[in-house]
Amino acid sequence: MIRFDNVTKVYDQNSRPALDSVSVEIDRGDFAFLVGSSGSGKSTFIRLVLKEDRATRGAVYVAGQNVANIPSWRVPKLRRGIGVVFQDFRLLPNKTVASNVAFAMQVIGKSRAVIRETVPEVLKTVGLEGKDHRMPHELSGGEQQRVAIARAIVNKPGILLADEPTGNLDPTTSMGIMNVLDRINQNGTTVVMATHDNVIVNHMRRRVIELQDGRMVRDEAHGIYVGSQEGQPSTEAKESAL
Ligand SMILES: Nc1ncnc2c1ncn2[C@@H]1O[C@H](COP(=O)(O)OP(=O)(O)OP(=O)(O)O)[C@@H](O)[C@H]1O
Repeated sequence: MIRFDNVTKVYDQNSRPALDSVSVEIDRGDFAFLVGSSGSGKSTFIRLVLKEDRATRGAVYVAGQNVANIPSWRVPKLRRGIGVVFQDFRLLPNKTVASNVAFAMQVIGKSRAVIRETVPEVLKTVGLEGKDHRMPHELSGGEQQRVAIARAIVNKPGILLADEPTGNLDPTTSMGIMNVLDRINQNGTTVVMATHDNVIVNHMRRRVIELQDGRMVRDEAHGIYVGSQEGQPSTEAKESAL
């Protein structure tokens, strides 16, 4: 589903590469954590999958296609197949929950009938039934992230990329978000989640791909992560919430 073939990304010739000769393959239906401390290259990895940036050397394949060969007019189609969730939710503040999700369908030309049918279904999937008419500011952080996830999956992408999706959330709320991502993965979506939250990684026991200064240093099927925890709630606080 996603393949990196000796991928190096250099932003600045005078500093070390953000990604350094990374080769990895993530299959359809996988759930992979991309871990590593700040600056290790996680967001760069995600940007290359989305073709928001180009590899300096090597090749990135998404759904069998080398993204370097996708012409710019076809990049929106590539991105339609990939849902993305960020740490800071990025909801439209003056639209209701339902409208935030519906908007993602409107922009790709889905009919009103399909939108009316699909939005409540997807809100149920993320555990937000009955909150359709709330505004983002009337929701908790965890609920806002659920809206962002609903919006990311409403067009049924094959891949869901989540960049620190629990970074702004408390431990209990984070576990709720992990349950949602797990359910989405069980429905067949490939999930790649960048995080430096070792409590979550160690609780989930899924695949762990670890980056260190841009190099891939570990790839384990049911891995753990013993990493630095800059900016994270304490391990004890998180563990007591599990
Ligand atoms: N647009 C850019 N221009 C120059 N350097 C960049 C750019 N984006 C990232 N970098 C550098 O590339 C390296 C990897 O950054 P990246 O954002 O991929 O790391 P990260 O693991 O996602 O970090 P964080 O957990 O803090 O988000 C860092 O040294 C960073 O300073």
